Amino acid sequence: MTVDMTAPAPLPDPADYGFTVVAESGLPAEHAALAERVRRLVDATAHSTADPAVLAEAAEEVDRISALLEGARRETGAMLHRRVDGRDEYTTLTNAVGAELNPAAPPLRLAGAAEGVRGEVVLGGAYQGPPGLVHGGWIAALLDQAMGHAAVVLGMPGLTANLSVDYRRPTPLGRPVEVTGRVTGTERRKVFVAGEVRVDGELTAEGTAVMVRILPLR
Ligand SMILES: CCCCCCCC/C=C\CCCCCCCC(=O)SCCNC(=O)CCNC(=O)[C@H](O)C(C)(C)COP(=O)(O)OP(=O)(O)OC[C@H]1O[C@@H](n2cnc3c(N)ncnc32)[C@H](O)[C@@H]1OP(=O)(O)O
Repeated sequence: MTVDMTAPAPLPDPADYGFTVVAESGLPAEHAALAERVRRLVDATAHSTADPAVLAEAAEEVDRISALLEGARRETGAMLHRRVDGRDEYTTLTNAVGAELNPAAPPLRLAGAAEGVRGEVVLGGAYQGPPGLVHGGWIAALLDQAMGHAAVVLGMPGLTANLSVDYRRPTPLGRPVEVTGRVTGTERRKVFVAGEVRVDGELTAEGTAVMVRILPLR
């Protein structure tokens, strides 16, 4: 197996697949700011001990806000385009891991690192599995995203065909979690990737995956 770091393959253009492409530069900053506020709302809702009357009042307020936003709805499959370090990068605009505009997504922002990609995120109680700990499914999702993104950075976006995770230590809620991903090899359309989750430098989970590259249509 080899990893060709020098000659990234031509990127598939999502527009060729019929997807709408939205430029990151065209998104209002207020949208990400709103999503951040909604994350706070999700956490407050999940943990609230308020009286029934307060809960009912909050539900009505949320209804009002939902109606305010639902009038101008973008289609679900829209792709986000950004230029990073002089190259094009595409991801789904509402990606379940890391999309700034998706309040259900943990705000993991991945960037190129010495060997692959790296990012940090703090997961609150909305991502809980066992008491005080991050749900294992979310840990798998963080790894999937970091490993998939490592392939994207090398110009080889793909779909996860196989994903394996070893949970080494419990991952606590409310603490910065470091997520890394890297490409370890390629073989035809297969991109072999690996990733790690660490808290305070201690490995809490590690994974490997096989991504199968999406090829350009032309
Ligand atoms: C349109 C433009 C897009 C632009 C870019 C955007 C994309 C990136 C987006 C955002 C980046 C951020 C990162 C995201 C990270 C998260 C990613 C996910 O959550 S993906 C969702 C979950 N995964 C699925 O839903 C896949 C479902 N499976 C399939 O669709 C197919 O099985 C697929 C595409 C994986 C393979 O099907 P085949 O028909 O295209 O190809 P065959 O010939 O079967 O396989 C190709 C090679 O892969 C191996 N392979 C297939 N399945 C395998 C498996 N399970 N394990 C190991 N190898 C496997 C085969 O043995 C073959 O290898 P041999 O070349 O012959 O050696």
